[in-house]
Amino acid sequence: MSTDSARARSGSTKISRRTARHTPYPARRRNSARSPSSAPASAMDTAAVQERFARLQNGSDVRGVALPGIPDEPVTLTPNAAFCLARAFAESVRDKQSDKKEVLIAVGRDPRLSGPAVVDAALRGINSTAGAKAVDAGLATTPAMYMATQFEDVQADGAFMVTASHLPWNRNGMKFFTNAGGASKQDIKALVTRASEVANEYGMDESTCFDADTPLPETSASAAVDSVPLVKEYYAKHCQEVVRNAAMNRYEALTGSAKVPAILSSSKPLENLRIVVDAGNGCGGFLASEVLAPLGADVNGSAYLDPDGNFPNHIPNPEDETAMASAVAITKAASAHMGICLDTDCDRSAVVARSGAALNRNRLIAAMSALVLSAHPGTAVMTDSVTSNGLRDFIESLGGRHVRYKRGYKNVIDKGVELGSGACQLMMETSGHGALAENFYLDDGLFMALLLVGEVAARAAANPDAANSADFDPLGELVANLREPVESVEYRLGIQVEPGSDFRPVGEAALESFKEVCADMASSGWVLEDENYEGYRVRIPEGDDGEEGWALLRMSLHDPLCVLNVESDKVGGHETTLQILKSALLEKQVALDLSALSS
Ligand SMILES: O=P(O)(O)OC[C@H]1O[C@H](O)[C@H](O)[C@@H](O)[C@@H]1O
Repeated sequence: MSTDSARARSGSTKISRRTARHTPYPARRRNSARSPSSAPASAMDTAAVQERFARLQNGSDVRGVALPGIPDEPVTLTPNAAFCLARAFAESVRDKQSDKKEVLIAVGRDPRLSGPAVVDAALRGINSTAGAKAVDAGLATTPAMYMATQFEDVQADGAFMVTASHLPWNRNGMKFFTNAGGASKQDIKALVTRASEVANEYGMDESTCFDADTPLPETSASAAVDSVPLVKEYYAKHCQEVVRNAAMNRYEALTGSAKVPAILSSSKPLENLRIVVDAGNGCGGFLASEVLAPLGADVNGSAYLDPDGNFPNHIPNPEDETAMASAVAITKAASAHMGICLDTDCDRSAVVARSGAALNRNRLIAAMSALVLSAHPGTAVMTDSVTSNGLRDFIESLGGRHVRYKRGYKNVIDKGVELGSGACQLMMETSGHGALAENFYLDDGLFMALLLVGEVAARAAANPDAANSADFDPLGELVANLREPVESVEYRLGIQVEPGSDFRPVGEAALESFKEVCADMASSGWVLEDENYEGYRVRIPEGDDGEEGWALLRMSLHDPLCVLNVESDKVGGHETTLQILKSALLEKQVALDLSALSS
């Protein structure tokens, strides 16, 4: 399961130069009136521009509306804003690499319709930066953009992916990387602040910078843009290598034999396996055609492999029921050994077992825990806060330590890194985000899917006769001992505040009321968990045979609402919990919209 090959591969570079405009859209009129020497904007304008850039920050990345067309959703991520953000990023990379004459910044995108225009502006923003040069990676994936900083053939000093993940077609965003990893919240804060200064230096005010039709600044930078076939030439081969190594390592772990069968060391280690991919018309279609098929897998029956920014079939999102149902359906229809479901930019994934069981959420964490704990006995597994009790038991039964932290994939990864020197080898969210220490701690759902492909190949090689039978279900076997809740529900409850006022203190007060309700229920056996990193989680006894449910109330990371998760070991158990919570919270007059909790 090594990724050293990524660093080791070298040779003649495949970066090629083109001078055509990046975007097939009509040529944009240049604004020759503006340049960095234009008169700076007034203090009021500066503050307004600063505020608009600050609003583009979404935790550790940038997100906004990039296309008009949805009522009340004006464009906020304009080409000029993208120009300023890209330039700010290029400057920050350059300033950290003062020994270099020129830093290289790679830019990739997902297929959404605004992508070409945002990328065009971003490439120009980079090329307008003294000491920085842009390279266009075209359609890519988020993990591949990080790998652009690792591949010797590319050697990007920084990279970003223009994507809004699973969000609707009118949104777009940017996820930033250096070879040290993904940007942090603090990095993005500094970036949006610097972008507003760039706008000021170019004499842009709010009405020009955030107007989608205002032309980009005229710069002295050359319009020529280099391009690199990042995914096709480098990343796909890297992914093949990951599968190959995973299959060999797992074969050794499963059989105790270092002598791997010929098929695993051949050029087609996936020969005889049927593996289908549902890419939802996002960026992940290459996995079927450029990774799995060349390794010998039969990928017939895969669906929605062609990138299409209208996402005409379903949202590419393993958390979405329709997307998951689609992946299950194609897996069953093809009678495939496994199915893979990817989000738009491939940093989240889920898989489907041979039986048609969806391995997402807790099941995906369990499957990955089984692999990682086999290679790293005793390691900690860091997860978000909404994991099931059964998952903790599963991880502990394999000798691991489960740390239930909080939502937000970056929070989960950073906490795992914080445990220090490899103490935590796996960091995963139930959303399908996940990082492994061995993969640069990179948030990389596709990497997890590749390891699971390796698992299927290893088990098939270990038992070739069984592999032909319909009962051969290697991924199902991995999670066979996971105890699942009988019921699992999530409610998103709006925080009731006057428009424009701060919802946070009101949300915090609701959490405290929830804590009180749980304490009041102590006589019925409710026990608040000792460690709560966000909100409060309570254990709820449900029967004489040790059945136990739980409830968690926490604030949403992004929205003005509180999220209530309830799981139960009994049919109807969640309904009982909900009714107790609803009447107690109403009595305490919490400012939450509880109407969704009605039975
Ligand atoms: O707090 P919520 O509203 O449920 O959102 C939480 C989610 O927000 C984003 O989508 C992040 O990418 C996820 O990592 C996180 O889990």
